[in-house]
Amino acid sequence: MDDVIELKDIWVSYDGVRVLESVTLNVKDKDFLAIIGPNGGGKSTLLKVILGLITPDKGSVRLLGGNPRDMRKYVGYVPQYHSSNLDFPITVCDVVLMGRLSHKGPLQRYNEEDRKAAREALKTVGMLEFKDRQIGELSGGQKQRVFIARSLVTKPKLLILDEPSTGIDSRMQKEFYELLNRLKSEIAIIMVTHDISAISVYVDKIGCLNRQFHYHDSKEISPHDLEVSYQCPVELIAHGVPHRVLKEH
Ligand SMILES: Nc1ncnc2c1ncn2[C@@H]1O[C@H](COP(=O)(O)OP(=O)(O)OP(=O)(O)O)[C@@H](O)[C@H]1O
Repeated sequence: MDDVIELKDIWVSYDGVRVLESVTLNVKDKDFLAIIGPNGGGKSTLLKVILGLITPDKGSVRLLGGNPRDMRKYVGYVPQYHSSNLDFPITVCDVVLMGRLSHKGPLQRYNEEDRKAAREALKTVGMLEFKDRQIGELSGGQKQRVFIARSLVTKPKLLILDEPSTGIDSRMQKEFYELLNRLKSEIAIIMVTHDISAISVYVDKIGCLNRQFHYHDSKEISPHDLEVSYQCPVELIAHGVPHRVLKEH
């Protein structure tokens, strides 16, 4: 079977400034990879390359064995959580149904198959009983589950999450990571995150991106690894445990 993602020797520059340098990355079915790195380290650019939204200056990209532009409809994407976008009245079920739009023709209405898929996705994330609630009434963690349901409603083969735990309190974060842990038995997951404290518990592989990409071999990651090996400065919390990658270089 083809790898879910195969990036070979990817180089990207914006206006002559290099942002990705010789990035090689393989993600296989059912991998759960966390990508960490400082702000401006190139994480969003890497996601855009994977989804075919940017053509690299050099290197090859294959997504699900094909061209990323053709295959990105089989990828579920959960963007960064912005609570301010949720002030308009819309039900949980309608939010999830919106995930079906990419697979429908223009002006096609939702049918029973769409609604069944939405109910199944809500069930998977444990939110079916909230299907008729207004999205704005939910907690941050519940909303994030609904956004995952929206990304799962087309039964993708890869789920990409961009800083998914932002805006979720620590109790809900645990449940949220446990949900991802269950999903990874069926699907490959890539998660961009600054939350170092959670990743050693839940993910299989850690990749550190600061223009160059390095896999970190073990699940444990120390401040020394981050600062010296990968040039990712960290903010320390009590007892020397690294908590978040700093926002600045
Ligand atoms: N369209 C663009 N044109 C010019 N420069 C860009 C563009 N997009 C990103 N950059 C620059 O490329 C670098 C990498 O940006 P990118 O958004 O990929 O980093 P990131 O790791 O996702 O950062 P963050 O953690 O802040 O989201 C940054 O210096 C950014 O300013």
